[in-house]
Amino acid sequence: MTETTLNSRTAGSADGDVLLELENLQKSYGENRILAGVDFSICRGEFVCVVGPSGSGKTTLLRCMAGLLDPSGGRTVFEGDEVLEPPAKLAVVFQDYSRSLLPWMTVEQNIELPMRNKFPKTERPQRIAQVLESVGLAGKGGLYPWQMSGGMQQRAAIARGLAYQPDVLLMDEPFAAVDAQTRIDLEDLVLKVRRDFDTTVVFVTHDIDEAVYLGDRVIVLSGAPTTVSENIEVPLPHPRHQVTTKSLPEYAKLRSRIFELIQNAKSHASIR
Ligand SMILES: Nc1ncnc2c1ncn2[C@@H]1O[C@H](COP(=O)(O)OP(=O)(O)OP(=O)(O)O)[C@@H](O)[C@H]1O
Repeated sequence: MTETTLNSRTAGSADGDVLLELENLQKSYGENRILAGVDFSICRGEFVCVVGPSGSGKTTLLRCMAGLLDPSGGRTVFEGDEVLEPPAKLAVVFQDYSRSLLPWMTVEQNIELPMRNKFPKTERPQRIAQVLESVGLAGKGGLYPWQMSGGMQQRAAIARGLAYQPDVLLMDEPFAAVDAQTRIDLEDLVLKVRRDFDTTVVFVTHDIDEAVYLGDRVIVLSGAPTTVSENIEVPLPHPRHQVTTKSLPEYAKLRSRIFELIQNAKSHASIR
């Protein structure tokens, strides 16, 4: 274990309030065993990135955590309760923004939809304006999704996730479908939003740079059948900056370590 790593069972639980805990989480599709027993915990306020080789089951893991998919074994515990269906205080932002917003509703209406059961009608406009402002879409709430760029639609999807004040935001490769410049803007946006709303974030990505830049911690998955390969603390200072943070020697060290782990996982997967 290097100085930047912690045991996967204890990282995130040493000095904080555990919000989400995966206990020996397993998932198979028929005979195809994808998750072979994944264990980790996430503390309130943390920003945790999950990386792993393609096909290691990152999306599967996130869907099990969100209660959108039943695990084959083990469990996820969220705020003390086993996740058996999508919890009300958990929001998910998916990669495919074009399908996550309802095209016949304006951005404001899309954002209001999940708020209906939680906030009285009179409180909603102020809250919607606040989240739109935070994601850089102030004044754009009257637009329909199809009138906006991909980056704007993903901002709207993030705003919708935030609007009903979830305790945790799960994001599944949310920037994979946007161009490189928009992706950089959205990475900084998500760090800002996390500061503005003090939200716990679990962020799945295949991009090592993105994981190190965003995360307080990076969980590296092995290849399928998947377990946690390493749980790596990211002690880089905040606020992060696309140029200065990425120029730090510690950034390069973390990046190389994760790259090496993923290469190892890929080579083991290919000879299995
Ligand atoms: N509904 C399903 N039915 C059967 N197999 C599935 C299903 N969903 C995913 N799989 C398989 O499970 C494995 C893991 O898929 P998953 O999408 O979770 O991995 P991933 O790490 O997110 O992949 P990528 O990085 O390529 O997006 C893949 O081999 C995939 O084909």
